[in-house]
Parts: sequence; structure tokens; C-alpha cells
Amino acid sequence: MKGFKALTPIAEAQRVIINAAAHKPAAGRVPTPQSVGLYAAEDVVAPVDVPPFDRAAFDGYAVRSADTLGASRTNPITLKKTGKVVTGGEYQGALGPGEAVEIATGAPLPRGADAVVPYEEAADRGDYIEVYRPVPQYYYVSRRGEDVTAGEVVLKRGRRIKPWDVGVLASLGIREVSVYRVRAALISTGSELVELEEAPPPPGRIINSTRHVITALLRDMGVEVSYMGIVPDDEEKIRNAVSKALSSHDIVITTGGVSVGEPDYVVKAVARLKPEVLIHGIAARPGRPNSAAVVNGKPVVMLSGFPVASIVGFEVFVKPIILHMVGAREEPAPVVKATLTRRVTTPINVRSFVRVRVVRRDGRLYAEPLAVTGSGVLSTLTRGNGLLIIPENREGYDEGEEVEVLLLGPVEG
Ligand SMILES: Nc1nc2c(c(=O)[nH]1)N[C@H]1C(S)=C(S)[C@@H](COP(=O)(O)OP(=O)(O)OC[C@H]3O[C@@H](n4cnc5c(N)ncnc54)[C@H](O)[C@@H]3O)O[C@H]1N2
Ligand code: MOO
Repeated sequence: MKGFKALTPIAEAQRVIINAAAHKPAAGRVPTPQSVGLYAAEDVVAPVDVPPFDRAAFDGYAVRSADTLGASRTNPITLKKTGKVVTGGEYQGALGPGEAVEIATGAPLPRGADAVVPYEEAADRGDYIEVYRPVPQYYYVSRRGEDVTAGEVVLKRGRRIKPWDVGVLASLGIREVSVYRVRAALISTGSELVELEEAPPPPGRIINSTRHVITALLRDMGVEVSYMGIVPDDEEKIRNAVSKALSSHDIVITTGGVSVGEPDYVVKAVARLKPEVLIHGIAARPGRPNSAAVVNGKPVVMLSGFPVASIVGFEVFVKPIILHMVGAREEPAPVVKATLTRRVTTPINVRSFVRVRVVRRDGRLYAEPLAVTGSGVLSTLTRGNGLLIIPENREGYDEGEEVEVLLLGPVEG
């Protein structure tokens, strides 16, 4: 009989593939400013303190805190002005007892000083200042190493580097950082496909749009994508293309040809490469034909050709595999609670991904399930702005139920 045998539950499919995918991508050094969005391949330890010296946190006067003891409104303390230090400069000499040095925010504290009295808390009397209250040690002072202390781990292996991480690395003088270079090969299968450049397509042919969805999703994870072109529905050609791609990439992704129809040669072709494990089909809707295998420790993900199903396959296989390879954790997606406007029925033992439109009415959020949810209807993702994920142990949700929706875009209203 043709057709899928038992569909593997998503969690089990992920476990099987990830456990077998032993291959690790290579690391390489990139200039720090170009590391944003990539995954750190090693822990980075601060070589120095930041700030590198005690510095003023406010504009005012550098003083010795002990000199201000007992100061009050009625009995101010008088300190002699002995100079000025600007940001980027350095005070020559040391601050003696009874002295004050005018100081700018960010300037190094003169030797002998241990506090800053902001302009607002002192009165300038020409040659001297009056201070009206006692100030504690390190008042308005950023201490050396207060931001980062030398020896501290500032970047953990597997962390996806953020814009502010680049700032921290730069402030420490770290010019290069070691990151994982994940190289993915993408093979589109399907004799009906033509590339976007060839649009409009001849009758019966389809533009290869899934290629661009998957490429964008991969690039969004900082992955280097080699596009290997369209391979026709031919088992031998597919096998050769996958085998060749495996030799020089960390992960091979194919699209199309994975259901049980006559031209669906991809799973058969990959099976001939003697994979350690192979999962054909998952208990997901949409996205049922998404499949994956591991060949010599390297993952081969066989995504559905249908764009929406391929996105589910990306989330189920590609993303977790890549995160595992680089030792990263998934960053939580934005989730909102919303009231369902219509009942949704889904099959038991299948994880369903229902596209919804979240709207705000009278200050409350509502989730409207979209009418057309076919796996080929990509526009539901652009028209909608959310995904309602219905777990395997539910057969849907009732109208009026509060549900959690994964937000994919802004909420109107
Ligand atoms: N007898 C059965 N038939 C089907 C089953 C089944 O269980 N039994 N499953 C159905 C489900 S569910 C899905 S989803 C589709 C998916 O099939 P494939 O992933 O193998 O995809 P293809 O057959 O290659 O193509 C499906 C569809 O998508 C278009 N396509 C393919 N590649 C691209 C691309 N790169 N860009 C844009 N569009 C693409 C293709 O032209 C087809 O229209 O199978 C059901 N059948
Ligand atoms: O699994 Mo298919 O993606 O439901 O249409």
C-alpha cells in the first residue's frame, strides 16, 4: 500500500535526528563588528577592566569625601579650586586636603579624590566652592571595572551575538571573535519548477518560491547558504546532488518530492546514502511530509515543497538542528494571549499550526482563525499575523477560549 506509515511525533523525530547529528561546524574568526547575529564558538574572557579607571559619573567637582564631613546648609564646607580635568584628559598631580578639582563626566578622577560633588550640590565662589552636605566615598563615581571586570566571561559559547555584545567586546579592545560558520546547501527538487528570474513561468510550471523562504530563514540565523539549483524528479540525480552537497556543507536541505506521490523520489534517494537514521513524515499539520535523515553524522532535511509546510519543517528540524550544532538555545518567540473568535477543530496526536489574525478590540486581543489554511497558501502568513499551535493532546479549541498565539507581525486596532 502506498502512503505514509506511522507518522513520527515531532518531539521524537527531533530527538532521533539531533542525537544522531554528531557533526560540528567549523569556527572562524571575524571582525567584531561583523559578528552580530552569529553564534560565538568559544567563551570570551575580558582582558581588562571597563571602565579602565575610576571616572566621574557627573559634571561637578572631584573632592575627598572625608573633607565634606559635617557640611550643612548653615555650615557649608569651603574647598579651594585647584584646577580642571576634562574627559580624555588627566589631572597632573594629586588632590590635597581641602581641595576641589572641576571635573567633566567621564574624566578620570584625580589621585587623592574619591567622590564627585555635582554642580547642583555646590556653589561656585570663584576661587573656591561651598559644599552643603557630606558626600560618601565614590559619590557620583563609576568605579574601575564596574561595567566589566578583567577575567569575567563576557560572551558564552553558543550565544547569538547581539548589537550590545559588539559594544562590550569593542569597549574591551577585542577586535575579532570566533564564531561558528554554518554552511548549508539548499537543493530544490521538482521538474515543474522555474526560477524567479524566468518569470512568468510557462503553462503548468511553478516559480521556485520556497527556495527564497528557506534561504531567508537560514540567513536570518546567520547561516551561509549555497544554493545548488533545481534538480528534476529523478532519484539518481537527487542522490548525486545530496551526496555532493554533503561533502562540503554542515547541513543539506532539499525541498519537494517528499510525500508519497509517484515523483517523490527524495526520501528514496537519501535512503540509498545509507543514513544512520531516517524519519519519513511527522505528525504535523500542515507539514506532514517533512522528513530528515543523518548521513555520516550530517543532517539532511527533506522539506516539503509547499511553502507553508516547508516553514513548519524548518521550525521542526532545521532550526533545532542548527541551534544544537552551535550549542545555542532557542530564543523565545513573542507570545500573546487572545480570545478565539471561532471554534477550531484539529486531529488528535498531531501538532497543528493554525494561522490566525490577531486584532485588538476595546483593549482586548482576539484571534481569528483564517479560513483558507491549505499548505500551499503562503499568503495566509502574510495576511495573518499569528500562529496558533495546537498540541498533540488537543482536538482544537472552542470559540471564546483564551489561547496563546505566536506573534509573527504587528497587531492592528
Ligand atoms: N497520496 C498522498 N498525497 C499527498 C500526501 C499524502 O499523504 N498522500 N501528502 C500531501 C501533503 S500533506 C503535502 S504537504 C504535499 C507535499 O508534497 P511534497 O512536499 O512532496 O511537495 P511536492 O509534491 O514536491 O510539491 C507540492 C506542491 O508544492 C509545489 N512546490 C514544490 N516545490 C516548490 C518550490 N520550491 N516553490 C514553490 N512551490 C513548490 C509543487 O509545485 C506542488 O504544487 O503532498 C500531498 N500529497
Ligand atoms: O502536511 Mo500538508 O503540509 O498538510 O498540506
